[in-house]
Amino acid sequence: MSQTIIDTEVPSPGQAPAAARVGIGGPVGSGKTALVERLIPALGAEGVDLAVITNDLVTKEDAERVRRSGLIDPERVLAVEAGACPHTVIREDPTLNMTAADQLDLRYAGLDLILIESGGDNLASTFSLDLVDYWMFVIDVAGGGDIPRKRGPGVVQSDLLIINKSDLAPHVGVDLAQMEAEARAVRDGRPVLLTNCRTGEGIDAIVAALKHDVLFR
Ligand SMILES: Nc1nc2c(ncn2[C@@H]2O[C@H](COP(=O)(O)OP(=O)(O)OP(=O)(O)O)[C@@H](O)[C@H]2O)c(=O)[nH]1
Repeated sequence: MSQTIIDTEVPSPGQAPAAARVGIGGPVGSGKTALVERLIPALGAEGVDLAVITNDLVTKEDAERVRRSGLIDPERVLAVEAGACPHTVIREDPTLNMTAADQLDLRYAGLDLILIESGGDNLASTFSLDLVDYWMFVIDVAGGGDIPRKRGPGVVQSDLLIINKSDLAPHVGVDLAQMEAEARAVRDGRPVLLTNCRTGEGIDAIVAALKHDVLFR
């Protein structure tokens, strides 16, 4: 399968100041796109000039979803089709994503932040630090309260671990406090935040972390 960027402007890397690049990874269906949809207005309200790159296997479904959301100028959303395991284009060879981010830097002077959503993957996915300055990993309670104990590289190494779908804990028999404690135990002090992307609960804390740790505001 081929790897393509949907939008085909030819960038000239290095000509524009680079916005901070933040990766969002995690298993299939954990709520990565829902998180992006929450972060766009929340970061916008803080005056953060934003663009988004989505990664899908062989479609541009997530990009179309974000473009249609009405939350952001659709031109600010680029799609990368991985055509392979999602981690390939965020870790082994992130060239397509780097090129897409360079395009956005060139198009939008004053861009502060580019969110790069990975395609749904497994607990082992990580981002290349050639691509991102900071990366978040999204797991969800419906995937099982034992996920942190499995110590996947995404859970352990990400700059920020997000445990999403906190609202579902009572429905799936997960002890949320224990899941959070076990996540903290395997992360050697790196932060863990709980979210409910259905309601927006917990999003403010992510925005605060991004402002402090990435934008230095
Ligand atoms: N109850 C509940 N549902 C959620 C929450 N966040 C996301 N969802 C739902 O979970 C499903 C998957 O969410 P997505 O945002 O599409 O997940 P994703 O990680 O982007 O999925 P892929 O891109 O396919 O890997 C959707 O039906 C969302 O509405 C949450 O906090 N609580």
